[in-house]
Order: sequence, then structure tokens, then C-alpha cells
Amino acid sequence: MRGKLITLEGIDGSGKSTVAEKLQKNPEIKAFKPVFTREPTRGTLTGNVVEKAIQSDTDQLAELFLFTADHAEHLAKLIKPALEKGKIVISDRYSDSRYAYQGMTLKTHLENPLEWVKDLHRGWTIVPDLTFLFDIRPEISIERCGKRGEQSKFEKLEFLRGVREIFLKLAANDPERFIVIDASHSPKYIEKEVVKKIMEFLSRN
Ligand SMILES: Nc1ncnc2c1ncn2[C@@H]1O[C@H](COP(=O)(O)OP(=O)(O)OP(=O)(O)O)[C@@H](O)[C@H]1O
Ligand SMILES: Cc1cn([C@H]2C[C@H](O)[C@@H](COP(=O)(O)O)O2)c(=O)[nH]c1=O
Repeated sequence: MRGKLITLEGIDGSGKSTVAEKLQKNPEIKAFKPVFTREPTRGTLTGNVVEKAIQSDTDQLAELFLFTADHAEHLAKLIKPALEKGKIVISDRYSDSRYAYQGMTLKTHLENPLEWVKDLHRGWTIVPDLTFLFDIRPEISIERCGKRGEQSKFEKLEFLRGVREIFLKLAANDPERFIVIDASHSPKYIEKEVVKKIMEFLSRN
């Protein structure tokens, strides 16, 4: 039987990586021996190029294609083989990050960037079985990122407001797949909520 793909999404500083770390240590989740991964990928040719691109003034369309190439590589080398082996895969960011972030960066290039970017993925990507959207006001997430001590070029209030809006739209349009989590709660509360929802999902599927 094909495995299950669970993704963690949200704006910068919404707490996805913190949740991913907690899930890796959680006994209920560990029992399923999930494969933990992320986008942009780490330590790969495509992931390294993306890393460089987002640290510089790369053209927005070029950036979309680099993120998408990284996604193709991620699918081919890790996601598909793991799902074919029946594994549960948990990815910190995935295609919805492209729809939301590049849906914003490409606003000046294209008439309907969200649909255009979604179309680009159609026919070859794998749609997640379950997606958690960690929803938070950018004012809070930016403050959190400040404390973390690094700043990406996407961590701007107006920009993240737009990204958040697209994420919420994606979730509203696909309520079967998305679970929206109020990410302003404590890490402990969020971990409990996410574990509960994953266990419910796995018991049904
Ligand atoms: N629920 C929470 N409450 C308060 N602070 C949090 C919470 N979750 C995470 N943090 C802190 O906020 C910062 C950002 O968290 P984290 O790196 O998990 O976010 P992220 O969504 O993975 O961000 P990015 O996508 O930008 O890498 C970290 O310093 C982390 O310790
Ligand atoms: C996958 C993906 C990511 N981004 C953005 C989101 C972040 O600002 C950075 C890097 O991600 P990280 O989780 O903070 O390491 O890149 C994007 O714009 N498009 C994407 O597809």
C-alpha cells in the first residue's frame, strides 16, 4: 500500500520546524518510523542552488523554477520511493509554499500567479494526503524570527500578510486536506494538537 504524505506549511517563523523537531521525538509518531524531510531540500545540488538564490536578488520567475526543480528532485529521490515503500513522509514545507510565496512574488509578472504556479505542478507532483497550516499573524512571526537572529528576504510584514492570505485561501478551498492550527499557542499545545490530528488521520486511512 502507498504511504502517506503529511506536510507542514505556514509563513516564516510560524513554528513549522519546531513542530517537526517535536514530532521526531514524540513516541506516538516515532512508532510509525516516518521519514522527515523539508523543502527547500538540504545538502542537495538543487537545494544548495535555491539557498543561494534566496540569499540574493534573483529574478522571481527564475526563483520559481529553481524551487520547482528542487521539488522535482525531492519527489524523485525521496518522496516517491518512500511512499512506494509504504512509509509516512512528513515534510516541513512543500508545494503549498510555492503556491503561496511565488503566488506573491510573481504578482508583478503574471495576471494570476497562484493558478499559474499550481498549473506548473499539475500532472507530476504528488498532492499531500494531509496538510497542517500553522496560521499566525506576521507581526508575531517576524518578532519570533528576529529573536532567532536571521532574516530572509521574505520576512517583510506586507509580503507575509499576502502569503498568509493565500495560505488561508488554499486551506478554505481544500478543507478535506488542510487542518489550520492557531500557531500563536505554546509549542507544547501545538505538538499535542498535531499529534492528535495525525493519529486520527492514520486511524482513518
Ligand atoms: N509556539 C511557539 N511560541 C513561541 N515561539 C515559538 C513557537 N514555535 C516556534 N517558536 C520560536 O519561533 C522561532 C521560529 O520558529 P521555527 O524556526 O520553528 O519557525 P518556522 O516556521 O520553521 O520558520 P521558517 O520557515 O522561517 O524557517 C524560533 O526561535 C522558535 O524557537
Ligand atoms: C519551499 C519554498 C520556500 N520558500 C521560501 C520560504 C522561506 O522564506 C524560504 C526558505 O524556507 P525555510 O523554511 O525558511 O528554510 O523560502 C518559497 O518562497 N517557495 C518555496 O517553494
